[in-house]
Amino acid sequence: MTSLYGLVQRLYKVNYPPRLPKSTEASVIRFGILGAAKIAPTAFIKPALSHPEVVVYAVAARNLEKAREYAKTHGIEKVYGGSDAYQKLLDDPNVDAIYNPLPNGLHHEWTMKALHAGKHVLLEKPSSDTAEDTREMFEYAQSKGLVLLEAFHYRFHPAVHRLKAIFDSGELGPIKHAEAVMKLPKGYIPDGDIRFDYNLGGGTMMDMGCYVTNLLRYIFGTDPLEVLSATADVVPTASGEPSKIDLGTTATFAFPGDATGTATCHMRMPHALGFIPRFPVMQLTVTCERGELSMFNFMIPTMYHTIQVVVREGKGGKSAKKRVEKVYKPTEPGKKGEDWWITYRYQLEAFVDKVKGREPDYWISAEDSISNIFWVQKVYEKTGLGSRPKSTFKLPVD
Ligand SMILES: NC(=O)C1=CN([C@@H]2O[C@H](COP(=O)(O)OP(=O)(O)OC[C@H]3O[C@@H](n4cnc5c(N)ncnc54)[C@H](OP(=O)(O)O)[C@@H]3O)[C@@H](O)[C@H]2O)C=CC1
Ligand SMILES: O=C1OC[C@@H](O)[C@H](O)[C@H]1O
Repeated sequence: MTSLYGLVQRLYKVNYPPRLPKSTEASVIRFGILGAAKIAPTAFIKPALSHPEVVVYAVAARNLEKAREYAKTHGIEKVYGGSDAYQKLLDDPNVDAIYNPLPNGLHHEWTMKALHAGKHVLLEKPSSDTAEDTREMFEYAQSKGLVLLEAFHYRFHPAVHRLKAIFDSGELGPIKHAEAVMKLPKGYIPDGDIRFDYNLGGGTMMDMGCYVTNLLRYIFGTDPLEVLSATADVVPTASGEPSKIDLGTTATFAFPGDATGTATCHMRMPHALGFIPRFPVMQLTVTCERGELSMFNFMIPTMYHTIQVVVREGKGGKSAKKRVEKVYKPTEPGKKGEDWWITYRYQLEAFVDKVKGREPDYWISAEDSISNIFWVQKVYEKTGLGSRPKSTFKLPVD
């Protein structure tokens, strides 16, 4: 549904999803959330309302009062608070799976602990600070027969699958250059946010940069060959010490076939003319041998998006056929989804299918997650800011 009415009803249902009756006690998956995170209501708690097999059962926060308040607001039954709250949640036998939205630098430690406790893990992006840590988590999950998924939610939406299918169909010919941009205007991310803390895996390349790197790797269908250039706009420090936190980064990768891809991210775009606030930018622009494609809003396509395709034909590609596509529901028979399903809802559907031993409509492999953080690290090396610190956590020997 592409009308204004469609837009309004999608926005309404994203915010007030139907609360579907839950399946039997025995068949629901009980989730626990590590940390009373800001992102969890949007990315997990609301999408769970319309999933009959998901119960958001418990939350743990370092401060008991905060945990209680959060649980009350979101209708969560079980609360853990205090310095050992996360571990207590993992030790709860009623918890089957964990949603881990902790700061990036804690992803490895708490995912390893959750897997150790026998829980499946839906893990926020980026998977960890280093490819080595990510590999360890996925190998451990596999050895325990548990599901682990890095929450690159946009990859589960049918509009993004259509985007990929257009490239794969060959109608535009090979990609010559792609630009993936994700930028937030200043005012969105406050001072003191986890994204400014190097030891917590901060930096914009870790945050929005991991998405645009992921998008380039996805549309090319392969990893880059190298980082050709990377520059960072760093956070000024009061002490004058060199900062390791990038406010924004632009990196150009070489891809096979003499192609290039540029990833740009920024967490504090300055106002236009110094005073006019800007809108967030989530844009993909691609030049191919026989045409161009641009996608507006690859990140939250449920709200609204466009995929504009220009196919060049004739001598010298002079005649151009232009079309705009919008895809709010899966078009392939048998694939699950509703036009109001936000990316996170599609992702949750797949996660639950995997836990239940059913074939999900779409999945992101361990190798994909490992490669993604590998290339984020490579960009940090190229900018001179260096990778975020490798986790020091080691599982106790059983
Ligand atoms: N998929 C998506 O669209 C999005 C994903 N994210 C990802 O989710 C994760 C969390 O982001 P966001 O919700 O913005 O983060 P928050 O600032 O809300 O932090 C998340 C939680 O981290 C916990 N925490 C544990 N240790 C620390 C510490 N030393 N300092 C600060 N917090 C700590 C806090 O838990 P407690 O409550 O116990 O104090 C807090 O609730 C990140 O990995 C981010 O990349 C973020 C936004 C969007
Ligand atoms: O989707 C997102 O948008 C804003 C970012 O800061 C966040 O971490 C990211 O996941």
